[in-house]
Amino acid sequence: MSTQLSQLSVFQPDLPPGLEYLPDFISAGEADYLVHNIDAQAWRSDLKRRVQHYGYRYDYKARQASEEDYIGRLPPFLRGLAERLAYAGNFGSVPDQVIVNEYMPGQGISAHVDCRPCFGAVIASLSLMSPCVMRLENIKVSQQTDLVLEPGSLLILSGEARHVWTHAIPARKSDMVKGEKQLRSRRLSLTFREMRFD
Ligand SMILES: O=C(O)CCC(=O)C(=O)O
Ligand SMILES: [Fe+2]
Repeated sequence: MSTQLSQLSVFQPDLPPGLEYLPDFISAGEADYLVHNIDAQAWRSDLKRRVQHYGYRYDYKARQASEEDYIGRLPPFLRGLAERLAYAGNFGSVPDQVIVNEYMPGQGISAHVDCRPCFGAVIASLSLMSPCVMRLENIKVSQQTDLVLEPGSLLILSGEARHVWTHAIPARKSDMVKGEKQLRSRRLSLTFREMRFD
């Protein structure tokens, strides 16, 4: 992919600086291929949260990374996408860690900033299957905003959006989107990051 990602991003004035939202980053065919491969790796899933780790094992509440958490190269179905993200100019190198989160209706992820010492300057999450609302909140001043994450979209967090804002997915069964109630269904997200061990 040669297009600069920033040329494709949607402008929404209340979004944090450093956030880019790219709808339709992948095609429906690519999305099906990813879901199929993720489902084939169900044995990896942590039974309670249904999280899959690739590259390095990592818990989103941990505060440091260890090289001992290495669990092998990214599998081919993720490597191509990781390379595409790197070549599109958003990462310093090819991301070497991916977490797949599964959310059934009613499930979410609490507000957090991805571990600063563990990961590099850029975080990218691809959304699959169900749309949902992400809540972003500034930790320095009282400011928050909601962003609808549509299937096939890519969210890139860097700068302030990465470091000064938390992100969360409220645990609920539906979202209000443009004044309309939208029921959630199963959602998968793939979060790409570069590990840091300093
Ligand atoms: O599911 C998402 O879109 C976000 C996941 C996330 O924030 C994380 O794994 O750190
Ligand atoms: Fe996160």
